[in-house]
Amino acid sequence: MNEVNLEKIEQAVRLILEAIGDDPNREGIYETPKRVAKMYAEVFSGMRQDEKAHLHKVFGEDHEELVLVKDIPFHSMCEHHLLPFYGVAHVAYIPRNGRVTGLSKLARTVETVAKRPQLQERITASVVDAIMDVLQPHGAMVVVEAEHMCMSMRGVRKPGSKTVTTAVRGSLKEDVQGRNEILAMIHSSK
Ligand SMILES: Nc1nc2c(ncn2[C@@H]2O[C@H](COP(=O)(O)OP(=O)(O)OP(=O)(O)O)[C@@H](O)[C@H]2O)c(=O)[nH]1
Ligand SMILES: [Zn+2]
Repeated sequence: MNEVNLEKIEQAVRLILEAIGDDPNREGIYETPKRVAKMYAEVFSGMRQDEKAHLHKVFGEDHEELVLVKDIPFHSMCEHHLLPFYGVAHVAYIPRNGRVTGLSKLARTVETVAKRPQLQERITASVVDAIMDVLQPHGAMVVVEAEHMCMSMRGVRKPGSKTVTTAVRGSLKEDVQGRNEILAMIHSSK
């Protein structure tokens, strides 16, 4: 996968600063293009990672019941406006054949997918599909709740509005009760 081109980002940011009528050589913002390039390399680091790679670490644990890691905080960048959206992801799966992964690996999968120009729907689907692909569980469900800065600070200006997306695969698709249990656990305060 390609390395991020810091120099190109710096040139682009200098052009943006000029275009909005600021002076890129002014003392306060002289180093801003460099800072933004470094920041983009960090917030888009998922471009150079494979989300599935985290999940290959499995333990031969005979647990064919629900595993839920909830309230995983994440930040991402909306691909339409390059503004942040952020919130929490909840990741649930029902392991099969001893394919139980490390809990942190579920959070790492969210992290990798979020650190790309994104849509909330695509984050949700990519995480659940990575789990289905690598762990081959009975079923999996991902719920993402986020606030989009492009809806808060500009445009429609609705700060505080939350978008909730879900993606369900495998046995949970037909299992309404199972899905409701997961949702109840996600939203319980304990
Ligand atoms: N489905 C989806 N839409 C998103 C996401 N992030 C931002 N958007 C939306 O992308 C849309 C882009 O709409 P456009 O009409 O092309 O752009 P715009 O003129 O800037 O739209 P406004 O935000 O309505 O001002 C907006 O409705 C945003 O709310 C996301 O994660 N998922
Ligand atoms: Zn947006």
